[in-house]
Amino acid sequence: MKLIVRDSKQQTSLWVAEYIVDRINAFKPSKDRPFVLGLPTGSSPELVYANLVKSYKAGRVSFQHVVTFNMDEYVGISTSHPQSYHSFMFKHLFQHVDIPPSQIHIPSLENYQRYDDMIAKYGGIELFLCGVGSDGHIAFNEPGSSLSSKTRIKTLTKETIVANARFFDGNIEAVPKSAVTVGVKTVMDAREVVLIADGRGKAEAVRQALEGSVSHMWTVTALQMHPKFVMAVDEAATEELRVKTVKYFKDIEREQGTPKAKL
Ligand SMILES: N[C@@H]1[C@@H](O)[C@H](O)[C@@H](COP(=O)(O)O)O[C@@H]1O
Repeated sequence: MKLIVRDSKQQTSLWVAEYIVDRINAFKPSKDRPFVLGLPTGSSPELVYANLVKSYKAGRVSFQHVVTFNMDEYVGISTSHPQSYHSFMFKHLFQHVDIPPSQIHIPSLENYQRYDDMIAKYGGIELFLCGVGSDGHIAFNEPGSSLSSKTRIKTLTKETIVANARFFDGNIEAVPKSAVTVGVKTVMDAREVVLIADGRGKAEAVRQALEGSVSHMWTVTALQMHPKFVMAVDEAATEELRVKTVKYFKDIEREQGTPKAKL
């Protein structure tokens, strides 16, 4: 595991976007060998997407040969609903870049049983970008989710519903009660996982991810078992970590250099 700490959400997001651009370019994707990218929604990746769009517009990256698999979607609202993850992705990324629509995948009630097979058909996910919930969930793998889970339907916890009400004008009743989500294993199967977290609200989840024991109560902790896991956080998200832990990872970055897009 690598931990990248930057002063602000802006800088953390910029680092993650640059890393993804480098990875895509280093991979030299082609029609027959596309770069397969797993993607999240939420406030955490918003600025990453804004930076990716900027890089695309500056001609520094193309999504022509990128295939995407989103990690989750609500059940019970239409894809055209402004708060669907479908709408989110088009608004923040897809409509601004050159990705062919046929290369975009978002889980749904129609495809979720085939979703892991669809990923496998592309040879697996090269890089899975993730956020994390304040209760340590990745995608919608709420506390108690199997760490071997694959794509399926999940009932959302009260905590997630309350947290996500901010996207529904604060109306808890309007938040869908279930979602289709990739499993913990789906994320673990990616060749690389990059997680972005910012703010004090994520500090306990970040602590669990780094210092906690692997537990299905904090599904993010499964990533401790991943051979190539980078966590990019701002200073505020490190507030629950031991000073020693932060120093340890900062020393590693100083000595070994910032992770590069090596293949
Ligand atoms: N299913 C999503 C997760 O994929 C996301 O990582 C998490 C954090 O969201 P945010 O980045 O808005 O804090 O919330 C949701 O529940």
